[in-house]
Amino acid sequence: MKFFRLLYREAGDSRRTFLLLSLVPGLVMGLVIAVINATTNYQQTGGLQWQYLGLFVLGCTTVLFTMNRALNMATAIVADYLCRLRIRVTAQVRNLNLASVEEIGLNRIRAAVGRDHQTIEETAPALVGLIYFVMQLVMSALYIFYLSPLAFAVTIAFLAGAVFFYRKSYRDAEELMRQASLSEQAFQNSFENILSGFKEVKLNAERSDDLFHNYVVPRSERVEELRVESGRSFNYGQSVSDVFFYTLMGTLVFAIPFYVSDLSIPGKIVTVIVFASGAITSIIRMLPVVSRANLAVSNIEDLKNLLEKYGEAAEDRLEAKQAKLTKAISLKKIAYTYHSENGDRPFSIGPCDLDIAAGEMVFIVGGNGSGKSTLAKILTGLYDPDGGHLAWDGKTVKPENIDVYRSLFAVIFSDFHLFDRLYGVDLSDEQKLYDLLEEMKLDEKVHYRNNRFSTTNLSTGQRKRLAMVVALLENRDVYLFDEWAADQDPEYRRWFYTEFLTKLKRDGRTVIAITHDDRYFDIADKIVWMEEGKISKVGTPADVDA
Ligand SMILES: Nc1ncnc2c1ncn2[C@@H]1O[C@H](COP(=O)(O)OP(=O)(O)OP(=O)(O)O)[C@@H](O)[C@H]1O
Repeated sequence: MKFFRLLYREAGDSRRTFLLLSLVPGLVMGLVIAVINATTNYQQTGGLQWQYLGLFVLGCTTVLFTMNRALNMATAIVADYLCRLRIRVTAQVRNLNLASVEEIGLNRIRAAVGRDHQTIEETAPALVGLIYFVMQLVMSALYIFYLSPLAFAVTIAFLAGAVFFYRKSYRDAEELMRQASLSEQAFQNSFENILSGFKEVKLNAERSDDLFHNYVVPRSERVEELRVESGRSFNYGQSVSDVFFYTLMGTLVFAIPFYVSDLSIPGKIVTVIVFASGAITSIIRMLPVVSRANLAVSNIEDLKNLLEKYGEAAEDRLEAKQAKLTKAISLKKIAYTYHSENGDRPFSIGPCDLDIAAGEMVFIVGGNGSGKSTLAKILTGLYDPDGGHLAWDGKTVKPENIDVYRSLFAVIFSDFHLFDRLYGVDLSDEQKLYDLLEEMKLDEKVHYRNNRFSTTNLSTGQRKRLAMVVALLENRDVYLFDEWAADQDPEYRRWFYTEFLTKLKRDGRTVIAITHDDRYFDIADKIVWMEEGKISKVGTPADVDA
């Protein structure tokens, strides 16, 4: 029903036309059967009746035409809904805070936009078919009523019994399908480990066996088990409905003739019942498909509600602007705590106080897990601090100006994403791109053709250099690098610290580098030491080991 409600809602102004077009084919087909029944009864009609032929042709043409229109409409409505859904989800995700995206989980978002999206797309024609067959059934019942109210009462009683039993198994089957969908997610996670960790899995037979035998296989088997159970439940419902149906047919053929005066009636009823049996079988086959679509709609609705809930904390996007840093960025008593799902004590940052002057070169140093990258995410406006005060040039960072604040930064995180195109970069001076590619020694490896990089299949160090090209083209006031040099060869590493960063500073940029390279600490103006989420010391290179 969820799927039907969705289609009806999304049809908007054309919902009446859609409903009419969906109902008409089944209704008319019922009439066509009545015409066939009347025509084949030559004893009463005394031969071929041309008006019946006319009605038959008219009826079939109407069915074909309206069915085709209804199918096209359903496809268009669903395609339009899915297109809007993708755009809306992407727009909502785009406006979320980084912390919200991390809490919701990328897999959940991907599933709604991928798997559930596809299920809904594929089910649109099935739903029109379902309406068609249900209407055929309704018309068959009415025709039986016309032929014999008693036969109609018997038919309704049997159908009610069949629906009662089918509904129970259908509910059980739907619940099992829902559980299968959850288990499928667990299987996908294990499968993703095999794909994403292919190298590590390939190199370690024990890991490969453990992952495969203890996770992939049992999880896949669990999905299979639940799907089979769900299928069995559907099939049980179908078998019970069939028993009702065959008993109904038997009753109509063998018992009803004793209660009707016109002996042509049982034959007519059987024709209708045989016709209706096709509709019943089709309905029963389609229900699991519609059920899967219902589940997909639920998943999407749940995600929509979640995105809306998190969206309350999201900022309205402002016009993209490029901010300037003329004085300083200042953090006062900044604090942040990660959300914990499993009840473990989450990592916390702060309270932290720090001033970064415009044009300063600041190194953030400290042990693994001390909170350097987390601080960088707060500093760049990606994480909204739970407490404290963040400002630039005396202006407090608030939801209204957070986009402007973020535009101060060009950042290369240690887990950066390399885009295949220069999205949002003004390339009026294309030569600058070629010069930078040359400077990063990538000019023979990467080209920019048809508005995209010829390749991003590069070594880790080369990928970082290409990310640097993009960051420089962004032309921001503050550059933040999270362990950029970690994957560079000694030559590039030396060049990065002694030439590149100092040149950036000379150009008036503020440079913030998260680094473990203590042999280059002396080029920094300020060093910020972090320990267990706190700034333990702020000093100069002279304070190293002091
Ligand atoms: N998305 C997250 N959700 C929950 N906890 C997180 C998340 N990201 C990081 N943490 C936790 O925050 C702590 C600090 O991580 P962070 O990446 O800031 O450290 P770091 O100093 O940059 O470490 P490294 O030098 O190893 O890169 C870690 O204990 C980590 O488990």
